[in-house]
Amino acid sequence: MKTTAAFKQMKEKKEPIVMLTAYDAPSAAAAEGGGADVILVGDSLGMVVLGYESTVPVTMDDMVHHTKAVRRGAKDTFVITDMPFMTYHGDISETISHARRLMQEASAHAVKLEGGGEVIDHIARLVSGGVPVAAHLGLTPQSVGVLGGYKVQGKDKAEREALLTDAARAEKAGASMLVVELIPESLGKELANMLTIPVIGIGAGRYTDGQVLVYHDILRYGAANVPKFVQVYADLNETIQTAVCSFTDDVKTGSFPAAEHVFQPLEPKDNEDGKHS
Ligand SMILES: Nc1nc(=O)c2c([nH]1)NC[C@@H]1CN(c3ccc(C(=O)N[C@@H](CCC(=O)O)C(=O)O)cc3)CN21
Ligand SMILES: CC(C)C(=O)C(=O)O
Ligand SMILES: [Mg+2]
Repeated sequence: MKTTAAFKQMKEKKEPIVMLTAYDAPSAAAAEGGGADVILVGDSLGMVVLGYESTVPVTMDDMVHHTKAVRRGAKDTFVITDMPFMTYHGDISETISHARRLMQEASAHAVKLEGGGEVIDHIARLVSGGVPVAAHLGLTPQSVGVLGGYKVQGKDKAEREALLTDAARAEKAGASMLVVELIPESLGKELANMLTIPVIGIGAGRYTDGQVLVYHDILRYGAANVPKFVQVYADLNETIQTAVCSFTDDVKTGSFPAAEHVFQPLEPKDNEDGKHS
């Protein structure tokens, strides 16, 4: 299993780091089997598998539950779990107990926190307690209400500078990795050049140290529309819809179940002989 030290070495050697989200055992097994370097149990699970409109309703219990399933499905891959909405903004002791649950109860290897500012102190305290932390800047979906939508961040000079400052502070606080979402490519490049920790981008251009996408997006599984930054590699929605329609048709027309799907009782003579057929 690659760890935080390996990710840093990969950055130094300019070997791209592949991160993919997973939310359950089969998606985790697929990520591991497909060669992902690191799995993210993203709070995007709220939108992708729980049917919420945003990541805001996702709870600690949700993240613990899904992280356990992911760890069962991928036993040899570094797993980072998102800390959900407002679980790292109160007293430091609350942040610590939430991270402790993800590490001890769910066996996450690291946690991810959105935002700069006040969150930096929480990052420092987690790291000093032994928790590897990934920071997350740019579009921070838990703040969708404040940001007013899922919009590209860091477009003007002031935003760009604020983001660079937050990134430097996150590294200084001990973050092992930075995820940046929906920012101009030039800013992704500047961040990767400025920091010694790996910068993993999603909609952040070609020059970050690694890339992360949502499992269901690359498979077109679930949501019909995916953001512009996604590359779709399969169309599961189409495959699934066709399969479900075929099952429906087969039952309605009586062609399922067929002879090969049914069980028969033992023949009477076999019973008398005490033999099994
Ligand atoms: N399935 C899924 N994939 C994701 O990547 C994802 C989630 N869910 N949920 C949490 C956040 C929300 N994300 C999003 C959602 C929408 C856009 C989007 O529509 N972006 C526009 C650009 C808007 C602009 O130009 O400012 C786009 O066309 O990509 C981007 C990121 C990324 N995350
Ligand atoms: C999109 C990634 C970075 C994420 O935070 C998530 O999946 O929740
Ligand atoms: Mg997230």
